[in-house]
Amino acid sequence: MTKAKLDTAFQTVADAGEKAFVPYIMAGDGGLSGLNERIRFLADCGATAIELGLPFSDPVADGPTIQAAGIRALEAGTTVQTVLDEVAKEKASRTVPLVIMTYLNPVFAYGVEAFASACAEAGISGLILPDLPLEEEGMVTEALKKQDIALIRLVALTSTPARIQALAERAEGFLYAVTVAGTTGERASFVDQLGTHLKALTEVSKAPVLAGFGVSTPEHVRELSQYCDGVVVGSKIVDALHQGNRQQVKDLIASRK
Ligand SMILES: O=P(O)(O)OC[C@@H](O)[C@@H](O)c1c[nH]c2ccccc12
Repeated sequence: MTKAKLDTAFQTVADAGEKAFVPYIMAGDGGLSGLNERIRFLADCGATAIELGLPFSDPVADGPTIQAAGIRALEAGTTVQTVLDEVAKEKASRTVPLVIMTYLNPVFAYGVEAFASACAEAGISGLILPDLPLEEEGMVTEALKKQDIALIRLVALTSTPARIQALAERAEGFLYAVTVAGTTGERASFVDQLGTHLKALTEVSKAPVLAGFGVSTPEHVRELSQYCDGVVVGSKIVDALHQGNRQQVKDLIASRK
């Protein structure tokens, strides 16, 4: 029921003729005790699934906003264990699927098998590891499969056609289409031809295609969603929650329809 929860959530959105919206938050930013409340808030706003970042000291793909949130979370004493324990508390009543995003190092430090089973215990449906290349994913696929957790793969703007094909065939949960060349963070605009690129991905992917990186306004959400199955929004959500601007979060998620 772990991975299936994610598939059902995307199917429900598609059946309603709507687009998916996956907000990213950094676990432990704003205090671990508030994490479940933030998850409930995002679910109430209409999030299709929630991407939960586990803070790591060397986050190579994170831009300034997410990095700062990670530092706040680490300074507050957030660890893999405390996050999974916290999230597990509301597992039974939670309807929105959760996806963990972190780097290889914390997973290895915890132990791949142990991490996968702790995620399953906590009710996690998927995992995003941006520093795990396709060629090396055998390190985790077995353990994730055993626990029925989806490995969510990323496609870069620079991925070759052969690589796109390989990623698309293996896609599970969703395929994360990175929309910029660079790190996470708000952007004013996107490259020309992004629509064509996203559309092509939806034609080959076995799972829904979500566009993420730089999506920061309702206009971006509507624009990019035309070409794929929905969007992931990180920095803008992290920033709005940090500022206590919940209305902005509501408006952003509402723009998915
Ligand atoms: O912050 P942005 O530009 O909205 O991008 C999403 C992003 O934050 C989230 O998905 C994410 C945070 N850290 C990452 C590292 C790699 C891939 C994705 C992520």
